[in-house]
Amino acid sequence: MMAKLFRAVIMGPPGSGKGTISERIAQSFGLKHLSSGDFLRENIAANTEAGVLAKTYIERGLMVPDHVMTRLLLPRLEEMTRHSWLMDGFPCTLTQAKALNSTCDLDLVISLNIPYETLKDRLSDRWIHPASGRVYNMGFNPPRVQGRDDLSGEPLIQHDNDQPEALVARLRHYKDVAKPVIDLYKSKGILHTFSGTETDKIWPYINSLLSTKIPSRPETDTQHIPLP
Ligand SMILES: Nc1nc2c(ncn2[C@@H]2O[C@H](COP(=O)(O)OP(=O)(O)OP(=O)(O)O)[C@@H](O)[C@H]2O)c(=O)[nH]1
Ligand SMILES: Nc1ncnc2c1ncn2[C@@H]1O[C@H](COP(=O)(O)OP(=O)(O)O)[C@@H](O)[C@H]1O
Repeated sequence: MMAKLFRAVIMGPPGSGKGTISERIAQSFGLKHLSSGDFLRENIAANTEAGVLAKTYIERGLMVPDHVMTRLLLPRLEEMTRHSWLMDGFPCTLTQAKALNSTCDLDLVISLNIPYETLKDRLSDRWIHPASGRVYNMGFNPPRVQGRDDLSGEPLIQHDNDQPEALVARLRHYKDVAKPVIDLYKSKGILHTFSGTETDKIWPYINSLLSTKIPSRPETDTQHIPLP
Protein backbone atom coordinates (compact mmCIF):
# COMPACT_ATOMS: atom_id res chain seq x y z
CA MET A 1 0.00 0.00 0.00
CA MET A 2 1.29 3.49 -0.81
CA ALA A 3 2.25 5.55 2.26
CA LYS A 4 0.14 8.65 2.89
CA LEU A 5 1.52 11.65 1.08
CA PHE A 6 3.08 14.36 3.20
CA ARG A 7 3.36 18.06 2.30
CA ALA A 8 5.41 20.50 4.32
CA VAL A 9 6.73 24.04 4.05
CA ILE A 10 9.83 25.47 5.72
CA MET A 11 9.93 29.21 6.45
CA GLY A 12 12.52 31.51 7.93
CA PRO A 13 14.50 34.65 7.26
CA PRO A 14 17.43 34.70 4.82
CA GLY A 15 20.25 32.61 6.25
CA SER A 16 18.09 30.83 8.83
CA GLY A 17 19.15 27.45 7.45
CA LYS A 18 16.08 26.51 5.37
CA GLY A 19 18.19 25.05 2.58
CA THR A 20 20.53 23.21 4.96
CA ILE A 21 17.68 21.71 7.04
CA SER A 22 15.61 20.89 3.94
CA GLU A 23 18.47 18.78 2.61
CA ARG A 24 18.61 16.86 5.88
CA ILE A 25 14.84 16.31 5.89
CA ALA A 26 14.91 15.16 2.26
CA GLN A 27 17.67 12.66 3.04
CA SER A 28 16.19 11.32 6.27
CA PHE A 29 12.53 11.15 5.29
CA GLY A 30 12.58 10.79 1.51
CA LEU A 31 10.56 13.94 0.83
CA LYS A 32 11.37 15.80 -2.37
CA HIS A 33 13.09 19.08 -1.57
CA LEU A 34 11.54 21.84 -3.68
CA SER A 35 13.16 25.25 -3.56
CA SER A 36 11.68 28.44 -4.98
CA GLY A 37 15.19 29.80 -5.59
CA ASP A 38 16.15 26.66 -7.53
CA PHE A 39 12.96 26.84 -9.63
CA LEU A 40 13.74 30.44 -10.43
CA ARG A 41 17.35 29.66 -11.37
CA GLU A 42 16.20 26.78 -13.60
CA ASN A 43 13.76 29.09 -15.36
CA ILE A 44 16.36 31.79 -15.76
CA ALA A 45 18.83 29.29 -17.23
CA ALA A 46 16.16 27.96 -19.62
CA ASN A 47 15.14 31.49 -20.63
CA THR A 48 11.43 30.84 -20.03
CA GLU A 49 9.07 33.82 -20.09
CA ALA A 50 8.69 33.71 -16.29
CA GLY A 51 12.46 33.25 -15.88
CA VAL A 52 13.30 36.31 -17.98
CA LEU A 53 10.82 38.36 -15.97
CA ALA A 54 11.98 37.00 -12.59
CA LYS A 55 15.61 37.79 -13.44
CA THR A 56 14.88 41.51 -13.70
CA TYR A 57 13.73 41.52 -10.06
CA ILE A 58 16.35 39.17 -8.61
CA GLU A 59 19.17 41.18 -10.20
CA ARG A 60 17.93 44.24 -8.32
CA GLY A 61 17.71 42.31 -5.04
CA LEU A 62 13.90 42.42 -5.09
CA MET A 63 11.34 39.72 -4.47
CA VAL A 64 9.68 38.33 -7.55
CA PRO A 65 6.00 39.46 -7.78
CA ASP A 66 3.38 37.05 -6.46
CA HIS A 67 1.70 36.42 -9.81
CA VAL A 68 5.01 35.35 -11.38
CA MET A 69 5.81 33.04 -8.46
CA THR A 70 2.41 31.38 -8.45
CA ARG A 71 2.36 30.98 -12.25
CA LEU A 72 5.74 29.31 -12.00
CA LEU A 73 5.30 27.10 -8.96
CA LEU A 74 1.68 25.97 -8.80
CA PRO A 75 1.77 23.98 -12.07
CA ARG A 76 4.94 22.26 -10.81
CA LEU A 77 3.19 21.31 -7.57
CA GLU A 78 0.17 20.04 -9.47
CA GLU A 79 2.52 17.65 -11.30
CA MET A 80 3.63 16.30 -7.92
CA THR A 81 0.32 14.77 -6.85
CA ARG A 82 1.98 11.37 -6.28
CA HIS A 83 4.92 12.70 -4.26
CA SER A 84 5.57 13.85 -0.75
CA TRP A 85 7.44 17.12 -0.73
CA LEU A 86 9.00 19.86 1.36
CA MET A 87 8.88 23.37 -0.08
CA ASP A 88 11.59 25.86 0.84
CA GLY A 89 11.18 29.58 0.03
CA PHE A 90 7.51 29.51 -0.95
CA PRO A 91 5.08 30.84 0.17
CA CYS A 92 6.71 34.10 1.25
CA THR A 93 3.62 36.31 1.24
CA LEU A 94 -0.03 35.93 2.23
CA THR A 95 -1.08 36.03 -1.43
CA GLN A 96 1.29 33.16 -2.21
CA ALA A 97 0.06 31.23 0.85
CA LYS A 98 -3.58 31.61 -0.23
CA ALA A 99 -2.72 30.46 -3.75
CA LEU A 100 -0.92 27.41 -2.33
CA ASN A 101 -3.91 26.71 -0.09
CA SER A 102 -6.17 26.42 -3.09
CA THR A 103 -3.84 23.80 -4.64
CA CYS A 104 -3.09 21.50 -1.72
CA ASP A 105 -3.54 20.82 1.98
CA LEU A 106 -0.33 21.22 3.94
CA ASP A 107 0.40 18.79 6.77
CA LEU A 108 3.06 20.84 8.52
CA VAL A 109 4.88 24.18 8.49
CA ILE A 110 8.32 24.56 10.04
CA SER A 111 9.28 28.11 10.99
CA LEU A 112 12.90 28.90 11.91
CA ASN A 113 13.43 31.68 14.42
CA ILE A 114 17.12 32.67 14.42
CA PRO A 115 18.63 35.78 16.11
CA TYR A 116 19.73 38.63 13.87
CA GLU A 117 23.38 38.50 15.01
CA THR A 118 23.56 34.85 13.98
CA LEU A 119 22.06 35.54 10.54
CA LYS A 120 24.46 38.41 10.03
CA ASP A 121 27.50 36.27 10.91
CA ARG A 122 26.40 33.38 8.71
CA LEU A 123 25.53 35.40 5.65
CA SER A 124 28.60 37.59 5.68
CA ASP A 125 30.51 34.30 5.47
CA ARG A 126 28.27 32.67 2.84
CA TRP A 127 29.72 31.69 -0.50
CA ILE A 128 27.54 30.55 -3.39
CA HIS A 129 28.01 28.58 -6.57
CA PRO A 130 25.74 30.70 -8.79
CA ALA A 131 24.98 28.07 -11.44
CA SER A 132 23.66 25.43 -9.02
CA GLY A 133 22.69 27.52 -5.96
CA ARG A 134 24.94 25.34 -3.73
CA VAL A 135 25.88 27.26 -0.58
CA TYR A 136 28.93 27.08 1.65
CA ASN A 137 29.88 28.74 4.89
CA MET A 138 33.57 29.11 5.63
CA GLY A 139 33.15 27.85 9.22
CA PHE A 140 30.13 25.52 9.06
CA ASN A 141 30.43 23.73 5.71
CA PRO A 142 33.49 24.97 3.84
CA PRO A 143 34.19 23.86 0.26
CA ARG A 144 36.87 21.17 -0.14
CA VAL A 145 39.03 23.61 -2.11
CA GLN A 146 38.89 27.20 -0.93
CA GLY A 147 36.82 29.43 -3.24
CA ARG A 148 35.74 26.52 -5.51
CA ASP A 149 32.50 24.54 -5.84
CA ASP A 150 32.93 20.91 -4.69
CA LEU A 151 31.23 19.36 -7.73
CA SER A 152 32.11 21.62 -10.66
CA GLY A 153 35.31 23.21 -9.37
CA GLU A 154 33.93 26.57 -10.57
CA PRO A 155 34.58 29.77 -8.58
CA LEU A 156 32.29 30.68 -5.68
CA ILE A 157 30.91 34.20 -5.23
CA GLN A 158 29.44 36.30 -2.43
CA HIS A 159 26.18 38.28 -2.78
CA ASP A 160 26.16 42.00 -1.97
CA ASN A 161 22.70 41.16 -0.64
CA ASP A 162 24.28 39.10 2.15
CA GLN A 163 26.33 41.97 3.54
CA PRO A 164 25.08 43.51 6.83
CA GLU A 165 23.70 46.77 5.36
CA ALA A 166 21.49 44.99 2.81
CA LEU A 167 20.61 42.27 5.30
CA VAL A 168 18.90 44.64 7.74
CA ALA A 169 16.48 45.74 5.01
CA ARG A 170 15.89 42.16 3.83
CA LEU A 171 15.12 41.01 7.36
CA ARG A 172 12.73 43.87 8.00
CA HIS A 173 10.97 43.05 4.76
CA TYR A 174 10.84 39.35 5.65
CA LYS A 175 9.26 40.11 9.04
CA ASP A 176 6.57 42.29 7.46
CA VAL A 177 5.55 39.86 4.75
CA ALA A 178 5.97 36.63 6.71
CA LYS A 179 3.96 37.65 9.79
CA PRO A 180 0.49 37.17 8.22
CA VAL A 181 1.65 33.88 6.66
CA ILE A 182 2.86 32.62 10.04
CA ASP A 183 -0.41 33.76 11.65
CA LEU A 184 -2.39 31.90 8.99
CA TYR A 185 -0.54 28.63 9.60
CA LYS A 186 -0.76 29.11 13.36
CA SER A 187 -4.53 29.46 13.08
CA LYS A 188 -4.66 26.23 11.06
CA GLY A 189 -2.73 24.46 13.87
CA ILE A 190 0.08 23.25 11.59
CA LEU A 191 2.85 25.70 12.58
CA HIS A 192 5.93 24.45 14.47
CA THR A 193 8.53 27.06 15.40
CA PHE A 194 12.15 26.23 16.21
CA SER A 195 14.50 28.76 17.79
CA GLY A 196 18.25 28.64 18.20
CA THR A 197 21.62 29.68 16.88
CA GLU A 198 22.92 26.36 15.53
CA THR A 199 21.42 24.11 12.90
CA ASP A 200 22.99 21.04 14.51
CA LYS A 201 21.14 21.76 17.77
CA ILE A 202 17.79 22.52 16.11
CA TRP A 203 17.92 19.50 13.81
CA PRO A 204 17.25 16.76 16.45
CA TYR A 205 13.99 18.51 17.43
CA ILE A 206 12.84 18.74 13.82
CA ASN A 207 13.91 15.16 13.26
CA SER A 208 11.89 13.86 16.20
CA LEU A 209 8.82 15.93 15.25
CA LEU A 210 8.89 14.53 11.72
CA SER A 211 9.42 11.00 13.03
CA THR A 212 6.06 11.26 14.77
CA LYS A 213 4.38 12.59 11.61
CA ILE A 214 5.95 10.41 8.94
CA PRO A 215 5.81 6.85 10.28
CA SER A 216 7.41 5.21 7.26
CA ARG A 217 9.59 6.58 4.54
CA PRO A 218 7.19 7.72 1.79
CA GLU A 219 7.39 6.80 -1.88
CA THR A 220 10.30 8.42 -3.67
CA ASP A 221 11.74 8.35 -7.17
CA THR A 222 14.76 6.56 -5.84
CA GLN A 223 14.91 2.94 -4.75
CA HIS A 224 13.28 2.28 -1.39
CA ILE A 225 16.10 2.02 1.14
CA PRO A 226 14.97 1.08 4.66
CA LEU A 227 16.24 3.50 7.29
CA PRO A 228 18.70 2.00 9.77
N1 LIG B 1 27.96 28.83 11.33
C1 LIG B 1 26.82 28.22 10.95
N2 LIG B 1 26.44 28.34 9.67
C2 LIG B 1 25.31 27.71 9.30
C3 LIG B 1 24.53 26.93 10.20
N3 LIG B 1 23.46 26.42 9.52
C4 LIG B 1 23.56 26.88 8.25
N4 LIG B 1 24.69 27.63 8.10
C5 LIG B 1 25.20 28.36 6.92
O1 LIG B 1 24.45 29.57 6.88
C6 LIG B 1 24.20 29.95 5.52
C7 LIG B 1 22.69 30.05 5.31
O2 LIG B 1 22.12 28.75 5.33
P1 LIG B 1 21.02 28.34 4.22
O3 LIG B 1 20.66 26.90 4.50
O4 LIG B 1 21.50 28.74 2.88
O5 LIG B 1 19.84 29.30 4.70
P2 LIG B 1 18.51 29.70 3.94
O6 LIG B 1 17.49 29.95 5.02
O7 LIG B 1 18.16 28.65 2.93
O8 LIG B 1 18.93 31.08 3.28
P3 LIG B 1 18.25 31.87 2.05
O9 LIG B 1 18.48 31.03 0.82
O10 LIG B 1 18.99 33.17 2.03
O11 LIG B 1 16.80 32.07 2.37
C8 LIG B 1 24.88 28.91 4.63
O12 LIG B 1 26.17 29.40 4.27
C9 LIG B 1 25.00 27.68 5.57
O13 LIG B 1 26.09 26.86 5.23
C10 LIG B 1 24.98 26.83 11.56
O14 LIG B 1 24.38 26.18 12.42
N5 LIG B 1 26.13 27.49 11.87
N1 LIG C 1 8.51 32.95 -2.72
C1 LIG C 1 9.20 33.93 -3.33
N2 LIG C 1 8.57 35.11 -3.64
C2 LIG C 1 9.23 36.10 -4.26
N3 LIG C 1 10.53 36.03 -4.64
C3 LIG C 1 11.20 34.90 -4.36
C4 LIG C 1 10.58 33.80 -3.69
N4 LIG C 1 11.51 32.80 -3.54
C5 LIG C 1 12.64 33.27 -4.09
N5 LIG C 1 12.47 34.53 -4.58
C6 LIG C 1 13.45 35.37 -5.28
O1 LIG C 1 14.54 34.55 -5.68
C7 LIG C 1 15.77 34.98 -5.07
C8 LIG C 1 16.63 33.78 -4.76
O2 LIG C 1 15.99 32.98 -3.79
P1 LIG C 1 16.80 32.03 -2.82
O3 LIG C 1 17.68 31.10 -3.60
O4 LIG C 1 15.81 31.40 -1.90
O5 LIG C 1 17.87 32.93 -2.04
P2 LIG C 1 17.87 34.24 -1.14
O6 LIG C 1 16.55 34.33 -0.45
O7 LIG C 1 19.01 33.98 -0.21
O8 LIG C 1 18.16 35.39 -2.08
C9 LIG C 1 15.31 35.80 -3.88
O9 LIG C 1 16.25 36.76 -3.48
C10 LIG C 1 14.02 36.45 -4.39
O10 LIG C 1 14.33 37.55 -5.24
